[in-house]
Amino acid sequence: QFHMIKYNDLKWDESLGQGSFTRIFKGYKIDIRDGEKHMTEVLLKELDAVHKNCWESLFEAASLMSQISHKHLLLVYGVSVHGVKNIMVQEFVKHGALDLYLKRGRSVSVSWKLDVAKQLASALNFLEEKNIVHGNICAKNLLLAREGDPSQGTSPFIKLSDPGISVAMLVVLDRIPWVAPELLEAPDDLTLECDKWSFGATVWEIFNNGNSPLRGWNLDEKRQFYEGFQQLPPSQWTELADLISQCMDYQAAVRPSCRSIIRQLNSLITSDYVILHATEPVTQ
Ligand SMILES: N#Cc1ccc(Nc2nc(N)cc(-n3ccc(CO)n3)n2)cc1
Repeated sequence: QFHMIKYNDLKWDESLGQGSFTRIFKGYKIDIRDGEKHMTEVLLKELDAVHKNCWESLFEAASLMSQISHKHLLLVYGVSVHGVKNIMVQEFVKHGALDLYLKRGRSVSVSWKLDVAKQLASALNFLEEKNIVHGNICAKNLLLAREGDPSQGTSPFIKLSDPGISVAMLVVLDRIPWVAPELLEAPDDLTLECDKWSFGATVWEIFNNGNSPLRGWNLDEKRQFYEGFQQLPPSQWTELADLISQCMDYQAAVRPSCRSIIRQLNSLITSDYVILHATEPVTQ
């Protein structure tokens, strides 16, 4: 269910760093359309051969997402295999991962952040309607296609990236607090509710300038965070803190539906807090 792309139709450009198990490059794919040669900007995600066994889960996760299309879901053009190298060919998203963008100290407004949160909620709502679990919602997997410019009145535009290696493959403890607590005992019981928990942690990241929650905590302290039913430090904006803690409820069944999340985000967007804090970012 993936389009196979010939290795010789791909051109590598600069390296853009590496994720876990993968190296990413800017690149181009060559298409011949009505007799003309077209070069499309792409993101080449190489899976290093040593993690060959992860390829299936990476492949499976991405192919799941490539079967559906939505404006806030990353487009995957296909895959290319060359010897031991497996390459996923994705649409190139102009500004890259949101966590790095926010960490670079771009001061963005409260309404910019709410807009991004709402786009993520609508992508999750779409997946929920298709009963598809993403499994790895976090700011690193949100890609910024358009920065948005308040002075021009244009808003940001994000794309949700593929889940990457399935939760089961990753060290689950490492992904505290994004991974839902119920997955610690049963990493395979990935449900739609798990994405709600991760949504809460991701909104927390967005309102904390891309800083990772529990940054610097070791695996044992992270485990205790769940064992003690702890919550992330609440925002001073109580309604935002409420939404985050509803999503990060230790009881999966009581986490809000996507529709409720979107409704609550809409009321946050129209609240006077946004106007009062139009420029300065929300501090925790
Ligand atoms: N400087 C810079 C810069 C870096 C990347 C992009 N673009 C892009 N497009 C994608 N489709 C995916 C990604 N990713 C980035 C991290 C991951 C983790 O997997 N993906 N980045 C644009 C600018």
